[in-house]
Amino acid sequence: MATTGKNKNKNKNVHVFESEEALSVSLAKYAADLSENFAKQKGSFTVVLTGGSLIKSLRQLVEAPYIDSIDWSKWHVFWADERVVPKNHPDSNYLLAYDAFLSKVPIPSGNVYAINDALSAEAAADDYETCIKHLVHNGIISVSEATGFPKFDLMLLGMGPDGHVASLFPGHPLVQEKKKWITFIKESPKPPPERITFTFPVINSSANIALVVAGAGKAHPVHVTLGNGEDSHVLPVQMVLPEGELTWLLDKDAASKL
Ligand SMILES: O=C1O[C@H](COP(=O)(O)O)[C@@H](O)[C@H](O)[C@H]1O
Repeated sequence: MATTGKNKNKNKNVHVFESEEALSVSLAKYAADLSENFAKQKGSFTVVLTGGSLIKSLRQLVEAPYIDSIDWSKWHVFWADERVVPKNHPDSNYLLAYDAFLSKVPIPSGNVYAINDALSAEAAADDYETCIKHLVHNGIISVSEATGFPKFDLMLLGMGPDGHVASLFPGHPLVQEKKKWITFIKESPKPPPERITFTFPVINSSANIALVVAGAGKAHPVHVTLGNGEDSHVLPVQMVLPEGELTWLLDKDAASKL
């Protein structure tokens, strides 16, 4: 049974589950409900993934009833961050998602927007931004009336034990980027060093963000963001403040300091 609550700002929901398995079940229902609503409303559903442990938590989406009930043809899949490595490299966020999720569902291959792994970090970021601009122009991706940045229907974000989201790390100047949609980092504190990442203006223009966090190793940044914990940095996860709904899905270990 989940503990549920509205937290501080009115668009923020916090759900705490007894186990990561229960979190995974709830995440599947949450994503399936949004998929149905957006597919009805606008004929497409734009979903942004990250890498890391989030992908394992998507496992219930590829099981009954969701595998059969979701209209996967409406899904368009993006990455909030990607490591600049070949798509078949074990560090690739694309490969992780492909093996555990994308290879198991009938999303049209043309609707899966991986980065161009033949380019440098800088060129791959520009290329991905151009790809997203094209899809905004075609009406697949909405635009925020408030910010003019792309407005994804659902962004599924993991969080590192240091409070990083996507490839936006504590104390790094990229967290302050205000103009670019996509940027790059060549000295990521977490390997591999070269990555591309969505910027906060894009992340925070989302219609829905789920922060999916499990494990005691993540209790500190959760405490800082949702409780009264402190850190020497403003953590990137604290800067996730979308114009739409923010939903935290936590297991009880991640929530243990709240
Ligand atoms: O390096 C990354 O780390 C974060 C968090 O990963 P986790 O394994 O601690 O859940 C992930 O969200 C990001 O996409 C990835 O590139």
